[in-house]
Amino acid sequence: MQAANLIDLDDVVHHAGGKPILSVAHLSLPPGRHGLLLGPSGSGKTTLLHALAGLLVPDRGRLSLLGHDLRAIGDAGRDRLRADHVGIVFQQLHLIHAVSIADNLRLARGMAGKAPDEKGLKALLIRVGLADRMNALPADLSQGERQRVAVARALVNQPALLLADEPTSALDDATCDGVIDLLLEQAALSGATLLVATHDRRLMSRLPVLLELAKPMERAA
Ligand SMILES: Nc1ncnc2c1ncn2[C@@H]1O[C@H](COP(=O)(O)OP(=O)(O)OP(=O)(O)O)[C@@H](O)[C@H]1O
Repeated sequence: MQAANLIDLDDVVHHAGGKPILSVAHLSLPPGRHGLLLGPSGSGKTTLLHALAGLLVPDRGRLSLLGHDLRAIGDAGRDRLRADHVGIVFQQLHLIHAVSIADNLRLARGMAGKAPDEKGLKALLIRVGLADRMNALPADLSQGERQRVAVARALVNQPALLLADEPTSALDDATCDGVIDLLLEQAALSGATLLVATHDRRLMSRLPVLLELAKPMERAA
């Protein structure tokens, strides 16, 4: 039997402020095949990542994650699926600045209802090169180090799907390569499939599956 796609979308449309902000006819990602969600600014990439993570329900269409219909399973089902199977590196990182980087990871585990795992947490921080900074506050780290914390935090619950929103667009070529190397390496070590949303076309050669989004108005024209 063929494995279900990790992600499947059909005829998904979402509106905000009275206008369409996301329109996808069809899009899918098989498990284990890293994807690049490419689209111009304003094409709905962040909106789509949020929908895949179950953080919003689009107005119309079918979205499935790991064979689960995200609309049908309700709020509690989406929260459970996200906690168990999705890690997100947000564009603005959204670290909790009042607590240490280790506590940022501990909180992500606790909020997913998972038992503490100090050994796993230490191993993750070693993997991203921050074991010696685990008691530092996010404000004491460089932006690149904070991004490493955000990647570690996204992986702390061993997700099947790792989402990253615009992780490279403001970076020079060498730093951009380093960030994608980090995401690919950490996704591989965690057994996660990576989906990067970006308008940064430099990433086209780095991820095997290309998923393209057009601006909803352009698609309709
Ligand atoms: N709550 C909202 N109310 C009104 N408009 C919104 C809302 N959320 C998003 N939008 C608009 O919807 C469009 C798509 O937003 P989104 O952030 O998903 O795009 P994006 O492709 O990720 O853009 P970028 O590459 O600039 O981050 C944008 O024009 C944005 O201004």
